[in-house]
Amino acid sequence: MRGPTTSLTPPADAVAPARHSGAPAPGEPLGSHYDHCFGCGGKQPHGLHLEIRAGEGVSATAVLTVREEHQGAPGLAHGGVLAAALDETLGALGWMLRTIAVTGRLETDFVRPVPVGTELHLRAEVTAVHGRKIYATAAGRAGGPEGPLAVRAAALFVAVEVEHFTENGRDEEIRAAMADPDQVRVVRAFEVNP
Ligand SMILES: CCCCCCCCCC(=O)SCCNC(=O)CCNC(=O)[C@H](O)C(C)(C)COP(=O)(O)OP(=O)(O)OC[C@H]1O[C@@H](n2cnc3c(N)ncnc32)[C@H](O)[C@@H]1OP(=O)(O)O
Repeated sequence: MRGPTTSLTPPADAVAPARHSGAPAPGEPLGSHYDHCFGCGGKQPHGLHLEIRAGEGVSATAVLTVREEHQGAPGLAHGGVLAAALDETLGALGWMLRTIAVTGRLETDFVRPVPVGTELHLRAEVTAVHGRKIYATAAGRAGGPEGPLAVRAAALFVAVEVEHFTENGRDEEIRAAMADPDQVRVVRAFEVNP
């Protein structure tokens, strides 16, 4: 099967990723970076409600329970929802590196249909870092961590400054996030280096 496009292949002088010394232990929940996030926010009624956990090295895991509201074809998950779940799990890797980064490119292979009711077990890991560019892959397996491969992705994240969010986000949400008395959550909302 074909590999990722050239822009998703780390250059020869890319380096191995370094897990941040303060990263949560493998198995620990990373928590939501923002209550209203479509991927992980607990206050987002239409969201995926992913609970993402730290993995070994620079990796993370999550489980998506495919619900009726996630359908595309009758009884099957919408591909965009599956891509969003992969993106969110990949996005959480920034917390393992303590780097603020956003998705620049996400290439997704849909390997098999995913019926409503499926527990999709997601795992993402950083494979290489080159300057601001963070290369990562992810996979989603049906029914369990060793279940059949249903989706996979290769991604390029690009490290950004916090101004990426404060200058581009809508004012009312930025102000509300900044005003949160829980400073840990404020830091998480923007994935800022502590
Ligand atoms: C709060 C923490 C966030 C957690 C969110 C979790 C949710 C899951 C993650 C997401 O969904 S984030 C939301 C979706 N992504 C975005 O909205 C990003 C929108 N795009 C941008 O803001 C800019 O295009 C971006 C910051 C990605 C890059 O712009 P820059 O001007 O900062 O970078 P630049 O163009 O100088 O490129 C830097 C390097 O990255 C490379 N690059 C940038 N975009 C690329 C791309 N799309 N594909 C391949 N390579 C890319 C570029 O070639 C270059 O490589 P070299 O250093 O080798 O020259």
